[in-house]
Amino acid sequence: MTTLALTDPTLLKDTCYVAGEWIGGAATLAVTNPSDGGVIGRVPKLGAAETRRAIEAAETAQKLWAKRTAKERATILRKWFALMMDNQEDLARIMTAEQGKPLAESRGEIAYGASFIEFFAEEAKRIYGETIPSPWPNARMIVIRQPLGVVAAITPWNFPNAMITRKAGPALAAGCAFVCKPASETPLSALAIAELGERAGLPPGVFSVITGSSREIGAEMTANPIVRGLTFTGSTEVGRTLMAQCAPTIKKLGLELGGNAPFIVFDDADLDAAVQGAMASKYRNAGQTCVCANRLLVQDGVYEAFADKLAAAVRTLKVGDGFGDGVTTGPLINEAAVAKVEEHVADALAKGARIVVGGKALGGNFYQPTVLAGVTPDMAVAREETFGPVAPLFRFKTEDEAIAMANATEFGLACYFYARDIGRVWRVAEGLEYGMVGINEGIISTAEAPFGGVKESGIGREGSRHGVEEYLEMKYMLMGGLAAP
Ligand SMILES: NC(=O)C1=CN([C@@H]2O[C@H](COP(=O)(O)OP(=O)(O)OC[C@H]3O[C@@H](n4cnc5c(N)ncnc54)[C@H](OP(=O)(O)O)[C@@H]3O)[C@@H](O)[C@H]2O)C=CC1
Ligand SMILES: O=C(O)CCCC(=O)O
Repeated sequence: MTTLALTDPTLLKDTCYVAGEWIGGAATLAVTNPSDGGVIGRVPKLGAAETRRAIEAAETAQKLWAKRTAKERATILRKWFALMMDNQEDLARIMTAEQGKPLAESRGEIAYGASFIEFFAEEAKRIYGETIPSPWPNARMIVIRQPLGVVAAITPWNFPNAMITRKAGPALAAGCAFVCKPASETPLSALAIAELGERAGLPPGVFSVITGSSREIGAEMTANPIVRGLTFTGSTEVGRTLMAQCAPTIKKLGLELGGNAPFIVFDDADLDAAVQGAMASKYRNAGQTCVCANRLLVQDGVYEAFADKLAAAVRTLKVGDGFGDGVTTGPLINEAAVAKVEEHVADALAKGARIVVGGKALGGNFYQPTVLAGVTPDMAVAREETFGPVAPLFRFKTEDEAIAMANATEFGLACYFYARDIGRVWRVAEGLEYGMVGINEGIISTAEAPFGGVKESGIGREGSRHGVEEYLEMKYMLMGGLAAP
């Protein structure tokens, strides 16, 4: 059993928060530490009946929550934000234990996750309507925005806090109620968030967290007509299934799915800055983010120099348990993740790539930070999300070729490029078919920006003033009969 040494041990839950009550279940799921397989805790294995209960309670609670003033909702959200920051260290320790990322990254994610609650607490007060110049002299046209209603969320293990708050913040600010199923690998972070939400004063039923069978919970969330919106972050494959399951009840969908981010280095780039950006984009969370550089496209003239500099930086990374001093790269989430990385590397080597640095599994769920050179578009790393610490370097000659290579994927989430020629910067930024472009930057995410993708990377945007729109319906009102008697 891994001991967490929390300042507030009551943040470590073994029950779910459903309809304002902490409930257990007959069966449980073990939560393990990906670093050493040690059991950190157990959570209930709940299913359709408990999900229905959470949804029905949310329906009742939502109506009262929406009637509160925006300022009242904002005050509770701000308190929730403050509690997350007050408990940052404990939340970070829980996250590192169940997810594996280095403690410094976990602390960063808690601050990042909390920032969505803060941002949308402020945004709650700015959900404006509009008036429209009427084509009729005796009528006036008004649009108001009202909450969507009950929203269900299914979230992934790679950002166990922020992928919940980025959805819950705007949903609750808008006046929706929220039922969340976190990933089975990382439920403890989600339940700790629920504990703090309860302490902040979220009314019973407004925010529920339910753990257990993803198929059963997902089936109820998608089939239940009370649920008016489904928001999901995870693989494109599961997103597609959920979208189909939502079709009969025509739910509003928010989907943050897979990516295949190109990271392009042009010959006029500041190579040291490009290496710094690539390190942040590629190796954060051991390469397990949907916005990670997945393909590094490097122009012919700077290919060798960039490869050498990147390899030198990669050699400074320290792999180990996320609680270890100076560790920069934790374990991958599970054995299947390691197997996928091994397959991608083996496929690339078999087709002619070479290892510049790394390239080996280290036992357990650990994999060496790796750079591959001589990578070509026929290799699996070109088409699929590796979701691990492997940087494959492709070579290109012209700007048009780089744009074509970058766009040759069904995904369109994030992309990055390094260049200094201002004309090139505009041509390339406009030519890339992606929802987000990092120009001379490797990290682009923040609560103030609209996060989301095009093509098979998803639907909708999270964060920014646009994020709250996902949880609102427009109501057009025509007020007639204004002629003087
Ligand atoms: N866009 C992103 O941020 C992410 C992308 N991925 C990509 O997906 C790959 C696989 O990762 P994986 O963890 O399997 O991602 P999944 O898409 O399978 O899991 C994400 C969430 O969906 C849930 N889920 C899975 N199947 C269903 C279902 N049939 N109905 C309802 N909910 C479901 C999971 O629950 P449970 O954990 O209980 O199974 C989890 O909460 C990664 O290698 C990566 O390429 C993965 C995670 C995040
Ligand atoms: O991988 C994800 O699903 C989200 C990426 C984290 C972020 O930058 O917000």
